[in-house]
Amino acid sequence: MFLRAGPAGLFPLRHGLRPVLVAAMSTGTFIVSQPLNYRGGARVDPVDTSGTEKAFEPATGRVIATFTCSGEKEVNLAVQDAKAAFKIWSQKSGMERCRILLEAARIIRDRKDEIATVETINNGKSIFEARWDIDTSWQCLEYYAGLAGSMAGEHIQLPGGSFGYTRREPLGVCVGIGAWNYPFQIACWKSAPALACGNAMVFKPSPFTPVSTLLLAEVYTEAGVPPGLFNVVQGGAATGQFLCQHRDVAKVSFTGSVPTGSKIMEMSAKGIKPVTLELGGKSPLIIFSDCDMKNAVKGALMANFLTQGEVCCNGTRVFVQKEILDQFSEEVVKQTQRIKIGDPLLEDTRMGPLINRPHLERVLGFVKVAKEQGAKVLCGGDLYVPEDPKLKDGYYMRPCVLTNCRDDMTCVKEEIFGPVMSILSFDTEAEVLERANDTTFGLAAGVFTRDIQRAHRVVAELQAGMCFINNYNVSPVELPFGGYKKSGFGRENGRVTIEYYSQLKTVCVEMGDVESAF
Ligand SMILES: NC(=O)c1ccc[n+]([C@@H]2O[C@H](COP(=O)([O-])OP(=O)(O)OC[C@H]3O[C@@H](n4cnc5c(N)ncnc54)[C@H](O)[C@@H]3O)[C@@H](O)[C@H]2O)c1
Ligand SMILES: C[N+](C)(C)CCCC=O
Repeated sequence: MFLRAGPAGLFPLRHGLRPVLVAAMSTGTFIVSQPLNYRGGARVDPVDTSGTEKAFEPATGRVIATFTCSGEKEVNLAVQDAKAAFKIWSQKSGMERCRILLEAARIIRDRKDEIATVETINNGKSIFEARWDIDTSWQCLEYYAGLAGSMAGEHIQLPGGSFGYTRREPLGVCVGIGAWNYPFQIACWKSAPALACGNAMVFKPSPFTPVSTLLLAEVYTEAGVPPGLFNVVQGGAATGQFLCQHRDVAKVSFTGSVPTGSKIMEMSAKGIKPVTLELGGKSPLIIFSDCDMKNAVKGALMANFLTQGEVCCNGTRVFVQKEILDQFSEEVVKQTQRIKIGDPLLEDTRMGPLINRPHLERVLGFVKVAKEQGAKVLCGGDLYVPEDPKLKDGYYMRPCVLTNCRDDMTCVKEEIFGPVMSILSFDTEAEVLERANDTTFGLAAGVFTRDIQRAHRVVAELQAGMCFINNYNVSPVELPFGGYKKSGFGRENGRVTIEYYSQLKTVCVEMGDVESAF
């Protein structure tokens, strides 16, 4: 990748220069001029096109890359290369794969600041948060490296000395399609278990955030994977469709919205391909009156304002027990107003710009409708223009807390995917459970209470794949993550994900004579 840092010219990104470059990467200076596709172990320009796209720096509204979306021929080449690499990679022992993935994890850890900086520039999230994302990324590679070495089948005894055994085998070429809110992390959460199981992967990032996945591709190459094992094709829906419909693709793992997830499932159904769908949410966060108030307030902010609220599992329906409604709301507003908004590369910024102008307007539109439907804005919900002139065309808004909300309001029913928290009050446990589950989504849920029996009783009833007790939006790689209902199926992270990237072969061995019916 080449970076242009102001008048200083072009800086090639090489190992020895990295510290200088990280320092040089300030908001308003980054330009990508190298190809954004990756195939056969190198960056390449696609051989054909299904259009062009521009990627932006949300902090300033500048274009940082103009790139070609891959057409069918390029997708074919990427899958073909992945197929060739699969032949080599799938023959390696689990321990060999483990060593290479551990090396990749080490490189990411060493390059954490550089990768986080690129993520911040292209996504808009604060550098403080982007570093967390990169930590959860290398930890994911490390975790699946460990599992690669211990993957095994079963030995089953049968009568007369006969026996059976199972082999856990890879699927082949897997496709990963990502959303724009956690670009690098999503690519790691998909590729690490896929590669650990012996698969190859062709990954398509969101056209809004094409840049950081290339760094992952380079890391894998540097760590020693065969060329072609992890390829990147850029593009939007058309490119995604070529991938999903490709006859040599064995599996699709998708992160994105429910409507696109439904299309992916339809295409995969035609080819009888397994899919993992990580989709949207409108998750409940339940605050009981016996909670630790300080932690509950911190939890509510974690549940709503990470990555400018553009988080699938956010607990945006905050149900607060009546007795503490006023105290909780007051404290949440106080803390929300303290969130420092601005240049996401500054160390003390905690909220950067939203992903793009149309999305910002869409989120502000939700606030407008909420007010029209009777919600009261306790704070924020309006445009924010930072003082720094270079940020004047960025996509900033003030984080919003709404109260007086009802279950039938648009802001309570629909995924906003922005920094908008809706506070609802409740009386009893039974009532709040019914209301919390009254949604077609089921990605996450949270409960704050000091009553440990109630906490477990409540989470047992919540219809959500990821439940938090007395915390929210933490993501240890050891824990499986994924949805119920329209939030999708399949899991990422945790041991169980091995099952979504491998298949079981059963071998039945006869030690005696054939007992024939004929
Ligand atoms: N559950 C999770 O883990 C998770 C994580 C992040 C985001 N999300 C969800 O993602 C959504 C926001 O992301 P988004 O706006 O990028 O979603 P999106 O569905 O618009 O796009 C996601 C990806 O799908 C691609 N795509 C679009 N149409 C396609 C098609 N017809 N065939 C194949 N690929 C296609 C896009 O180019 C992009 O790469 C939100 O709903 C959010 O909740 C879920
Ligand atoms: C890391 N988080 C905060 C759990 C987000 C996971 C991905 C959802 O958008």
